[in-house]
Amino acid sequence: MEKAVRQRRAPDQTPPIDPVAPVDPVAPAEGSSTDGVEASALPELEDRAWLHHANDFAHTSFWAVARRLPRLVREAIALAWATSRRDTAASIGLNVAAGAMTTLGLLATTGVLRELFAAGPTPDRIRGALPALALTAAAVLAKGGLTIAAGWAQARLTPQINYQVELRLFEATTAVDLAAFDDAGFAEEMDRARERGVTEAAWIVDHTVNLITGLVGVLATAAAVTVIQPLLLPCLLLAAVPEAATAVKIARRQYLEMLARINRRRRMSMLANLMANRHTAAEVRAYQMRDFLLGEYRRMMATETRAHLRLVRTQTRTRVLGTSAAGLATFGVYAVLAGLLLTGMVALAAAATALIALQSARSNLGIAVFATNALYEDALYYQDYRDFLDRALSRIGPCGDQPIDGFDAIELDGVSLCYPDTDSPAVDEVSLTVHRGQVVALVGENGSGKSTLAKLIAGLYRPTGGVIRWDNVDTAELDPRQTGAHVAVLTQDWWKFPFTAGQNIRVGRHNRAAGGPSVQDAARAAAAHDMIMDLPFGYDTLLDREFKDGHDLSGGQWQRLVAARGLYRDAPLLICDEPSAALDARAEHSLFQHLRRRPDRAVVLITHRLANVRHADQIFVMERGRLVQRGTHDELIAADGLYRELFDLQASGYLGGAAEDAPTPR
Ligand SMILES: Nc1ncnc2c1ncn2[C@@H]1O[C@H](COP(=O)(O)OP(=O)(O)OP(=O)(O)O)[C@@H](O)[C@H]1O
Repeated sequence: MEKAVRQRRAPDQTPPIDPVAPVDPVAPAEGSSTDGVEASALPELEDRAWLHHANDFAHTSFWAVARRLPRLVREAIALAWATSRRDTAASIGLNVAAGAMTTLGLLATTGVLRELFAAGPTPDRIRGALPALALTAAAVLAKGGLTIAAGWAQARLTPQINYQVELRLFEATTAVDLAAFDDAGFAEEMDRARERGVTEAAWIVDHTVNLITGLVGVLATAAAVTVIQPLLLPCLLLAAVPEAATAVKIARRQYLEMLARINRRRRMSMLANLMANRHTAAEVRAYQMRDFLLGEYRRMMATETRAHLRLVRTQTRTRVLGTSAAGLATFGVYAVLAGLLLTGMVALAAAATALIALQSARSNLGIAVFATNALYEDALYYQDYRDFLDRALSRIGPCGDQPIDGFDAIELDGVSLCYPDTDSPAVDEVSLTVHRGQVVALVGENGSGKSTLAKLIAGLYRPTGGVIRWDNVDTAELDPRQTGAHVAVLTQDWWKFPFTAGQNIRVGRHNRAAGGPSVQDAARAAAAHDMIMDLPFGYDTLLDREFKDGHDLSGGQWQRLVAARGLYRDAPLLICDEPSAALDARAEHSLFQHLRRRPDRAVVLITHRLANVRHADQIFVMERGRLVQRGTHDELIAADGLYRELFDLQASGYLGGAAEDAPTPR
């Protein structure tokens, strides 16, 4: 037999490796000026609305940032303190102690130099310097140990903060009302909080500790210099200014460049995802999108590379200028020092120590400046995270606490639901009652409001108008966790949970202590058992191809599993929204055998296959959000309305030759 798939490809069939004309990354983009390359070459990337605070930061001066430092530092320390008092105290305390060692080391160094520069025979001078030398060595050793310990405490803080902050985020996202996810503003804030807010929380603490470390270093050096000769202090600061200014400039430009690149990077990662993704691979091939995607990617890459090269150029220029200015400043300090030495105002040993202090002050000031810059930016994004938590709290509706143990009737009284940012209600003043022991069906054309109504009955949405009562009690007064425990929902838009087949069913009621059907029984009822047993590891097969030994199912097989999950939940109210859309005739038949009337359960069924609702106790017909008909199948057929029209239309498909006679849908 010919194995077409396994056949080696003939050389002339090999697709060209490089079908897209290469783009020279250094040449300016077509129709672009050097400064506005991105905007004109890639106009789709012009919308930067989502950058939010990045723009704030870009337009705030360094001094304005510095003025806000105390508040930022307070917030960061409060966050770290709430996460781990011990590690926070250690990070800050040990850094301060290390700073004290810097002062001690510098003072001891002066002692060493003073002895070495004194008059007398060399062996005597060395002997005289030994105690100060020992002290210097001890200070250096202690400083090294303290810095390592502080770094260790700081490194311990990061994962703990990440853990706390992420946990709080997901506690919030899983607690908010479902309706919050329909609000575009909420979804956008959630993305922002997830994307940057969470990671910035750890950075804000890290940068605060760095800032403190840098400032302590500067202060420690300044203290030592003041003790040696107060006149040297202004020289020290003056010499450090050009380097600090260069650091600010470079950091700021780097940030602005990052800002301009962010949309490109997102776009590139989106394209990369399309080109290297199992889920898109088939469509990319079917539509022969390879050349198009590679072309887009190259276009983006060329702009990206050009921008990067431009940044490297300007940064190098700034560095050259900064280094020259720093060199001049250092020369100035040397000149001042020479003057002080000549006039006898500073001893040679003190002058030599001042030079060492200069190096230390420079690097510490650099650390502090960089941390200040970064801290302000972190704080803006961290604020997003905090705002999101506040907003999430406001999206948890008031909950009743009245206990409930099941129901006999669920009554909807003039219930409406308007989705956010929509003009007309998806469900409009619907009144109906679902009795335990009954099977009721919701039918109607696409978009008529059936799924929305089902979600209202399930308690997933709160009505924006009207009341839902369980045995005459307003559900707003009931404990939602208790009502929720009585409901099972087979949604239309189920998700492929990346768990094993068994877990996929068991999550239907993961905390079940006893009672209810077993996982296998539920799977059998949904015609899923045999299919699961055929999987490589049966119920233990991981249903996610992204992992080793992971497996995937067909659409219909997934739907059987989803049905098994709903049946495993074994709730007194079972809501099935198109439970058999992807099922074959046998599986559908098997499932509907198990959705039949049971005295201890109410079933709400949504389906477009009207043959499946013939035996329902009540059928509710929806049109544009309103309930337009109700009754049994026979009553509705006799009534000659929308139901009859839809039913006849569908039935005509099964009756050969009758199709032409069928009524046209309204
Ligand atoms: N999350 C949402 N946000 C905004 N509008 C929505 C949302 N979900 C549904 N809608 C709108 O509400 C109306 C009713 O949708 P619903 O899903 O309830 O209809 P349906 O009768 O179940 O349709 P179908 O038969 O296609 O499943 C539609 O106009 C739809 O566009």
